[in-house]
Amino acid sequence: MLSSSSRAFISVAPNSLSKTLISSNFVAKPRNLSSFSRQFFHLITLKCNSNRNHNHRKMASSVSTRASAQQLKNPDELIDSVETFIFDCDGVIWKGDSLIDGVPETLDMLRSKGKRLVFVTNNSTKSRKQYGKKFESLGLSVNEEEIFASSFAAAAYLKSIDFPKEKKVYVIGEDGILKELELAGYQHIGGPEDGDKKIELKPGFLMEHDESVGAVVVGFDRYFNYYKVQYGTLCIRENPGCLFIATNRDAVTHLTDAQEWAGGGSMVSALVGSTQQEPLVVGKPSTFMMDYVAKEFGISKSQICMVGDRLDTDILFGQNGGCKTLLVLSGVTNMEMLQSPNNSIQPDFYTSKISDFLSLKAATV
Ligand SMILES: O=C(O)COP(=O)(O)O
Repeated sequence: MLSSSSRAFISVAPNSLSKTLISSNFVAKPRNLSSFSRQFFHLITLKCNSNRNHNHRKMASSVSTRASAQQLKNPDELIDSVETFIFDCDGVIWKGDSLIDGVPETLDMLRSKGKRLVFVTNNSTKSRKQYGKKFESLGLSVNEEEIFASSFAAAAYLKSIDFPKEKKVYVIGEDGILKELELAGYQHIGGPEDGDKKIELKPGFLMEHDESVGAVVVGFDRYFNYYKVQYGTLCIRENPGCLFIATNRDAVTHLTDAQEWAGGGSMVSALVGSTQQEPLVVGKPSTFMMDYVAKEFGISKSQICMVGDRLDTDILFGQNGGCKTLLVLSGVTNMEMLQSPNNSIQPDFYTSKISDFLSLKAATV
């Protein structure tokens, strides 16, 4: 049985293609597709990934098919078994604007062993360039090309489906998304400047919206308001074929290291509520960024270890990509959550923080 949102996507697809894709369970990528069909294939694949995540969460109380995570005891064995480490940022490298202990030395050690390091974040408030500056301000030397943020993923996704340049993107989110859309050559409206807008209601008032908006991108937004919800809702519901793209659905984020703050998932859920549609998620755990990284650097996914602090984004992202996975307890997940009978997402290994790579090494010498 298809969800109402799946039906909404299928209604924009050519009938024969939709039947093929649905009956083949979306496993194989059809060849020789027209640009429109390719776009639909991408939609349905990402949709499928985001549904899988949703189902995964729903099934979290059912029997786990994976062995329980093992505590990391011999980091060298893990380090030697892969050529690339993908690090999540918030909760692994930093918390808010505070660097987590031992990170610079750990990254230096991995680089000295010839490991490729890639940094992936679901936080869309900054562009790759802006994240480059954040790494620098924390004393970490990381190239822009090694950083993959969900703001970049939103623009890269639109490029991958040949999203028409004459269409506009309505943004509910911050500067990072706007910057990445500009770099990709897309016109955008909305963003922080709609943060001050209020709706003056009077009888018969009808809010106008731009009919050339072909995609609504929703990410973490500290300037979120009712105007934006209504504007995005009108575009998705009334502009034929308008895409609903979420950079991420994280429940919480670290605006500061002192507490957990409502994350990008809260803004996305407002639009899910009003449109009754599920978004295409381009951030973790969707495989879009993983596929992009693997292709960009020509890496085999079995040669990657994904390191993250969140089970339903980072660890699932690694597992969806067929990578090794390491959970660190320096962010939003604690031992109780990992071992809870309600959690079915088990990484290969867990440890308290990434600098355990150094201290455990010292202990085993
Ligand atoms: O801040 C967020 O929402 C998530 O950020 P992360 O992917 O770097 O953990």
